[in-house]
Amino acid sequence: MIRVGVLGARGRVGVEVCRAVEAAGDMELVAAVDQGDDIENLTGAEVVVDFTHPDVVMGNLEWCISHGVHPVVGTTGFDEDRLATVRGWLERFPGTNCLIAPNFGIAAVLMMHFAQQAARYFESVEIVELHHPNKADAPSGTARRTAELVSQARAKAGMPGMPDATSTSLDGARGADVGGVHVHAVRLAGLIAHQEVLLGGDGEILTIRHDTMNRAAFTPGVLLGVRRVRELPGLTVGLEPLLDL
Ligand SMILES: NC(=O)C1=CN([C@@H]2O[C@H](COP(=O)(O)OP(=O)(O)OC[C@H]3O[C@@H](n4cnc5c(N)ncnc54)[C@H](OP(=O)(O)O)[C@@H]3O)[C@@H](O)[C@H]2O)C=CC1
Ligand SMILES: O=C(O)C1=N[C@H](C(=O)O)C[C@H](O)C1
Repeated sequence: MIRVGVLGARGRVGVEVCRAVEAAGDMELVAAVDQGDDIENLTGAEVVVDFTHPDVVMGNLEWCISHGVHPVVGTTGFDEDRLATVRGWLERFPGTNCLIAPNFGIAAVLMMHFAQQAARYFESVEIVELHHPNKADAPSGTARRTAELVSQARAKAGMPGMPDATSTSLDGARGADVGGVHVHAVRLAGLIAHQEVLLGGDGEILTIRHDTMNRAAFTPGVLLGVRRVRELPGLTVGLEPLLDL
């Protein structure tokens, strides 16, 4: 049995993660911790799943890693500086591993992978992410990661910048620039989590769309991470290697 703790246990995703861990035959939910609870309650967990908030996740990770607990992290807000800090902590506590994935939905991971594969065949790529209005960060972690993968694929293929003759615009009209890829964030009541990657070329448009229909959709990927994190040395970013992508 894998002893699992959950941080953000009363949150939208945390509730689903607790339910999935309790239903898994090879896991035991040893601590469900939320805002105001004592993080020391996680003592005794082998793996801790974090779905909290970008403002608190780094403190949670420092606690987990320094206590020899392997974190599986869904919380967003990671940039290269934050990842470097986590790598530094892991070097100080060898034998402790960490998995950070901007999206644990299997279809979402495939969407990112397909976008990365397609990127070099099209002149233009833009990303539109659409989420519920209670989301803390914009653009989404998934959109940022998709843009980075697209940008890397285009650079590797030696592609030039994308055509864009805009010389005057209202602030924000062209979205955020992530590695040269424009990312647009919609916040709308009724939505959960959705993304379109628009790839445009000569007389053709390819749209890759992903829709999250409920938050239980994240749990198969989270359970996979919990089962595998102890054997993945150091820091792993993204679920792709666990899916052989
Ligand atoms: N990687 C993935 O697949 C996915 C990632 N996410 C990301 O996960 C994060 C959480 O999303 P979501 O569940 O919608 O958010 P919620 O706000 O619904 O849940 C977060 C929970 O964490 C609690 N919390 C805040 N601070 C702490 C703390 N220091 N220790 C323990 N618990 C704390 C919050 O309490 P309170 O409300 O009182 O502050 C809340 O109950 C976001 O960053 C989101 O982008 C979401 C979906 C999928
Ligand atoms: O906050 C959310 O809801 C989600 N957050 C993640 C992200 O920022 O990409 C994953 C998914 O989009 C849902």
